[in-house]
Amino acid sequence: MFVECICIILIVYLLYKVYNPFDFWTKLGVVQVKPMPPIISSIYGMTMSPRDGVLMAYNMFPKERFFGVYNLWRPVLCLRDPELVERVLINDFSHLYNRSIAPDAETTAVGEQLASLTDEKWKALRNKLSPTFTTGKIKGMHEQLKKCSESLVKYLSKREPGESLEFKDLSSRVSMDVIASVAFGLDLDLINNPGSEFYKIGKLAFRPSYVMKVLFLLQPMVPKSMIQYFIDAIEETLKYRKDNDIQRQDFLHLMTELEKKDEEQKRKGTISPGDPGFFSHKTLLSNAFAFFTGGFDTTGSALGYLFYELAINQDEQDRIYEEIKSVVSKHDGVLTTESVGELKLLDYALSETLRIHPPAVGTDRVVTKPYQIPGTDIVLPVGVTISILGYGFNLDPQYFPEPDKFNIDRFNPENITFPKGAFIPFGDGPRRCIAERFVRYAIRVIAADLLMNYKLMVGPKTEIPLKYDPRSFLLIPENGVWLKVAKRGEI
Ligand code: HEM
Repeated sequence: MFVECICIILIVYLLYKVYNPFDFWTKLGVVQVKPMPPIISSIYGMTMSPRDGVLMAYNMFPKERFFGVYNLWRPVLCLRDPELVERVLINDFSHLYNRSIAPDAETTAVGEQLASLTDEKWKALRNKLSPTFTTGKIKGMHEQLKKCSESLVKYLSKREPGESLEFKDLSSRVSMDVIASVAFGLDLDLINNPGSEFYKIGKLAFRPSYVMKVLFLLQPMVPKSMIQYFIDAIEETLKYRKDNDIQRQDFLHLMTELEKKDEEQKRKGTISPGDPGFFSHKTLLSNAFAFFTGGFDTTGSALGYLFYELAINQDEQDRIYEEIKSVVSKHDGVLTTESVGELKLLDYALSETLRIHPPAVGTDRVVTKPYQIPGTDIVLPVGVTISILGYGFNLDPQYFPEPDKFNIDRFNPENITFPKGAFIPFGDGPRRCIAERFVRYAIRVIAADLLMNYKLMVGPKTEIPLKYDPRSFLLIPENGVWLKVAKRGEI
């Protein structure tokens, strides 16, 4: 009887949702896209690549600053005005604290992740974790990053001349090496150990799938077995470090210090585990796990796309190579922390790559205090999601003339003409990607090391233009990034 009752309630609820009049936006006076037929169209949207999905939405109302859509039955406001984006992400942040994706912190072993926490808990944790990503701390990880880049160079040195290599996979491996090293304290060398269990499990969690993509619309999920695998890896590392009195300058160490400090304060009675900012062991596990899941595929894709663009834009690659040579020669032939900071053209190239191929095509915020849309008398109630179609701006000729052209000089500060809100591959405001500085630094180290030693080239299997995988939320190349390399000095 109980099961029957649940089924009836569920059916009534779904029927209500399916036949809900979808007039939330018209009642508020906002132009809207009414899904036809209801719900199915949301799922149909899921079958498109993130690029096609964003561009379709972005180009629906070219004259509007914003418009309403429905994600399944939930009303979502889409912004297409960079000034409004800045208001939402920065100036009016106090009305728009949270993001829409929030796994249940109580029931998930790794639920206390910065990216999904809300309100005061998020604020307190962000304050605690931000110092982990300062320039000084990142520079302290330089040698670990160098080790990862050297693995990639070593791997390339063993390949046959002219061999076609899949650089999305190589970039994911090296990125996972980087994250495993700085977040988990593990030296995996996944480039030269392709059969590693760590890589297989990490890849499995991000294997593109339509089913997962649609289910994710309802509730974000990560397989429990995967969570347990990583928790075990972190616990083992922590135990090994404690038993052997090892200290490494990485995120894990910095988070261990935060945990110790709060345990100490708990003993003194100055903080209690119920306080929003209490840094527990669960907080440590959650965020080590989150750095891994949030970091490796995004960074791997960005690196793979950078290599792709440099291979098809040889003139830009040559300019960057000359810059690397000249900067490194000033530092006795060594890629030091100072020299990484001087690789300006490489950083512009990374920005231009993220403009054309942003791994995360947008972000969102949830209204946490009634919010009057600037310049209107429309007030959004608490709970409404505001979606920012960042990728739409990136490809809009109004902001980036000849948007498909790879032109690194757009990001030379002297040439920048686009409004700030039109380029947000890492989001913006107090809730922007906490790791942007780290990512930019790590990618420069890996790319500079590779480019000093090898020239990237288009090969017979290079797909131009690249196709994106429709089964993924992230912008990932459907058929990989196939390139050739030639050893510098032998070209
Ligand atoms: C190319 C690589 C990456 C890209 C493009 C990227 C992009 C983003 C974006 C768009 C957001 C949302 C920002 C917003 O809503 O304003 C975000 C948030 C976040 N990212 Fe990244 N990310 C990258 C790499 C990483 C890495 C390597 C880590 C960890 C080591 C990381 C950790 C986070 C965290 C923790 C948040 C949530 C911040 C918060 O809610 O306070 N990301 N990222």
